[in-house]
Amino acid sequence: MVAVEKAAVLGAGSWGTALAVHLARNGHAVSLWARRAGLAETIGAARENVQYLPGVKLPETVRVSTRLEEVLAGSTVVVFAVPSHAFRGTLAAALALLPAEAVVINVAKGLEEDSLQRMSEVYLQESGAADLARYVTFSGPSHAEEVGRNLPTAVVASSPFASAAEFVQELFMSPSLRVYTNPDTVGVELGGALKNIIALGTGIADGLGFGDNAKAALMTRGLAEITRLGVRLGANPLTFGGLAGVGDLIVTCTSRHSRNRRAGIEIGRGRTPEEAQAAVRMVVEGVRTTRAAHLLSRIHGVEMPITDQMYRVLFEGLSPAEAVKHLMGRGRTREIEEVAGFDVWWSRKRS
Ligand SMILES: NC(=O)c1ccc[n+]([C@@H]2O[C@H](COP(=O)([O-])OP(=O)(O)OC[C@H]3O[C@@H](n4cnc5c(N)ncnc54)[C@H](O)[C@@H]3O)[C@@H](O)[C@H]2O)c1
Ligand SMILES: O=P(O)(O)OC[C@H](O)CO
Repeated sequence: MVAVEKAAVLGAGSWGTALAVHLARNGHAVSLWARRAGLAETIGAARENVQYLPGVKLPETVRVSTRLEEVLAGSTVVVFAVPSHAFRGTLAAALALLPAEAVVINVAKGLEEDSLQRMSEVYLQESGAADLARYVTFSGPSHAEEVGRNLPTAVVASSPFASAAEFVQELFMSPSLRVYTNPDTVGVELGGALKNIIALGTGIADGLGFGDNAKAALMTRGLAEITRLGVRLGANPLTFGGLAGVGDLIVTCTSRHSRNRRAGIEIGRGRTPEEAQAAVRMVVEGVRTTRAAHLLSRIHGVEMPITDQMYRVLFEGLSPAEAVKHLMGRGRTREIEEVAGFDVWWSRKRS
């Protein structure tokens, strides 16, 4: 096990709480930062985050605080577990307090709505760091509700710097949590962010009363458009066949725990996107990411039909039934040659 004096986890939602518990079970002292005093007090008193992760007790070695300076003091590992729209602000507040040797681990899955940046790009811009030597993306199919209960899970620690990814692999590995490394941070970040758009879509399909065929079609064609944009932005297409790609897509599109899927179900049943997000009562990352991905697809000339329709449903008032008509009524096309730049590879091979 790696020696870590103290780990900090910023964000006491469901994932931050589950990861704080997991690190404590792995033998580390953990400080968990909650933004709201009321939440910190109730977690501290009950030794359980009843609002975000009911049924999971916090080990004694997890301390909860709203004081960032206290949480970060002496922490050589800092896990950012706030939603992606809050990462820049939380990082800015933390930067002056971060010990120089601290490794930053980000678990947020989203694209920044205004800048269209991935989280590692936000980190580089905000911190002024020259590279990602001290930054690791942690992603993959991992619902907090299951990690909190020690149910078997496999995830990815990603950094172009092998030593950073391996450090985080070692830190989190346990008999119930298996961690793989992957140097393709662009692909890992995009897989984690873009699957949420498709989960909203499969939720809508469920809410409309469609069956497994529709879900499989959305997931498969969703993966095709995620891969297309990913490759255009520099990702390795193989990453999308891994845990941070198809793995996370499967879990998010099928799980009862999925917030994005649950929001989609509500929209499919006739609620507005705002009502659906309020009903879920936890962060629904896919909404902001749909706007960002839609714009990215336009900027880079990448065809993303499901993302387009999700954008129209979420931001232009299109009904889910109309969106389905548009998707099913698209012109005829081929399957294989659309995928991921393989058409380029294939035509070179043939010539
Ligand atoms: N929940 C999961 O199973 C899971 C798994 C993997 C990754 N993630 C990712 O982890 C991130 C956090 O998700 P979550 O499920 O824990 O969310 P959540 O809704 O359970 O909790 C979010 C937490 O962030 C806090 N928060 C909201 N806005 C904030 C702000 N502006 N500044 C600081 N704190 C703020 C909230 O008060 C809450 O404590 C997301 O990016 C999500 O995609 C979640
Ligand atoms: O499934 P969601 O929408 O709750 O997202 C949580 C995680 O990204 C699952 O890996």
